[in-house]
Amino acid sequence: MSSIKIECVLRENCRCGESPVWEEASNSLLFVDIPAKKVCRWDSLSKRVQQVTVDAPVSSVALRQGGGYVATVGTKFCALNWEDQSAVALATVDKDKKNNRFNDGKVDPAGRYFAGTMAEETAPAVLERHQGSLYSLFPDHHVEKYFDQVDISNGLDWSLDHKIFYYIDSLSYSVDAFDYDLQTGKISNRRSIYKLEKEEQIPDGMCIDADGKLWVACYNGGRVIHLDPETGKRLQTLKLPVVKTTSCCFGGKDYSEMYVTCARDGMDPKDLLQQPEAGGIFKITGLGVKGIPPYPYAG
Ligand SMILES: O=C(O)[C@H](O)[C@@H](O)[C@H](O)[C@H](O)CO
Ligand SMILES: [Zn+2]
Repeated sequence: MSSIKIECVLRENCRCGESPVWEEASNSLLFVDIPAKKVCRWDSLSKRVQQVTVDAPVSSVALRQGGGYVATVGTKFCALNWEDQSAVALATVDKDKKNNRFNDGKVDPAGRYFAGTMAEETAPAVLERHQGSLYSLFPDHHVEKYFDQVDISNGLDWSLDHKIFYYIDSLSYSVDAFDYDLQTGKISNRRSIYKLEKEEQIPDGMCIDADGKLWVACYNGGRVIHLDPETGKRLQTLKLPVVKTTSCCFGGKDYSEMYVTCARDGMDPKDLLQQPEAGGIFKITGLGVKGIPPYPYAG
């Protein structure tokens, strides 16, 4: 039996930390703080954080094949240049929805950048419903829309054989699967593979491991749940010392560590005193399973 260790490796006080992504080339963890409009890069060797501030809420970040990054900023897919701190728009979505912004995003195995939108929240999980849509930015910078009527577009990942797309619309309290056509980027045959239990609260970010199992961060649930998408069973629950856990990814040596982001927004002063690491970055070791490297955007 491996012994699981959970530690806060960075007390960043993120208002809403999200989109953890491991960058092997720099031994770093990238993540965003959405309302703070910041993209951060934590060097796991020097323990230093660098950040780039953009001009609108930044909800996800991803690696880019030719170097640099891409990010979803406001309702724009952007190219992010770390050196000159610039974010250049590649495409804009939801032009008719002034109160919308992007939320979680991730690159598919063919290099398309998938991300969904939501109405801006007035408080965590309080928002005008059915305003969001799911999109992807193709390597040639054109955008395709998959569906609308989304409440809070959140976690996404692909099966190891690239034939299934996993997706979370948070307020459905469900982890869904679609058949996936990697050649065309088309999705079909939506079904639920797991319904959250009440105490698990709101499904948020997610990632797949090298065994093809899913890990879902549960907002307000203070946990990451480990799911078998084939049987629909929960295999394990990892409890964290913070309640607003938002997303997770694998990283570190051979992708053997898990990194978890979380939020401070929406917590009252008493909760903040009890959870001083809220908004930090957590590292979990001893899971006995590895992750897979993130796919870079191919455009
Ligand atoms: O990061 C996100 O996905 C949303 O932007 C956050 O606001 C919360 O996680 C959400 O409220 C919980 O469902
Ligand atoms: Zn999220």
